[in-house]
Amino acid sequence: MMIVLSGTIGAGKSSLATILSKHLGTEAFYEQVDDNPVLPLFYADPKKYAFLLQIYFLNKRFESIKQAMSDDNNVLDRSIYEDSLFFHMNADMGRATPQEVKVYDELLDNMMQELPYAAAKKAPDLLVHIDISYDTMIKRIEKRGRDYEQPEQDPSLVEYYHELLGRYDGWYDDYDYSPKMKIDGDKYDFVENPDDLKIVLAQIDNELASRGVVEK
Ligand SMILES: Nc1ncnc2c1ncn2[C@@H]1O[C@H](COP(=O)(O)OP(=O)(O)O)[C@@H](O)[C@H]1O
Ligand SMILES: Nc1nc2c(ncn2[C@H]2C[C@H](O)[C@@H](COP(=O)(O)O)O2)c(=O)[nH]1
Repeated sequence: MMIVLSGTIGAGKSSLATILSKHLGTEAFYEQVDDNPVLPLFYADPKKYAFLLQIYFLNKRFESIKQAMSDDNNVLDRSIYEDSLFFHMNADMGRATPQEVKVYDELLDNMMQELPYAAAKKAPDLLVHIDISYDTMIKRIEKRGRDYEQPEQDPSLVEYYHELLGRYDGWYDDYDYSPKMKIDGDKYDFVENPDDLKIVLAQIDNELASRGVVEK
């Protein structure tokens, strides 16, 4: 069983991936952020590093999917399907040239055709999207405390985060690679509140059961 999580920065993907993998007895695969050498460079100079960062992320995501596919029961804390959302948003904000967009789109298309589960005619069993409001997003970014992500240090991030969050609704609606469900990340504090956690896990269990998804 392969479950992928999605959601904006600070939505709770890594936290839920940890909890969910323990609950399901599967392995969690995380987006390695803190050892990402390009991410701080991007936040310091988005125009210069948007394309390099996206190629870095795409490569790392592809690597983690191949690792995840080596064992069939796992949870990925971000889907590769969001890669394009981030890059096209940065391109629309003038941080990538039309040539870079063309090269990126062609590379992504080739890689998506080679995804192990695409080759095995197998998409993720379920996408779990964590929905949060802008205020919650900022609170979580502050709570997690990565300095380069803080709007206080870079006010241009207010517009960036609003734009990013705004694109996720359409992204989720258009997502059709697998069954999908939403978790209300504002309503349920599945990190600090055990009762909320029980509700969220029951929602996911019910969705998996309703689709006949069982651990292989
Ligand atoms: N549902 C939640 N309720 C309260 N705090 C949360 C929730 N989800 C995540 N957090 C906290 O918000 C921060 C970001 O969570 P994280 O799992 O790293 O998000 P993401 O992986 O989506 O960026 C962490 O400090 C985490 O403890
Ligand atoms: N430009 C891009 N930035 C990305 C991408 N994926 C993640 N990120 C950034 C956003 C955060 O600063 C950090 C970690 O993301 P979380 O959602 O785990 O908080 O990395 C991307 O594809 N492009």
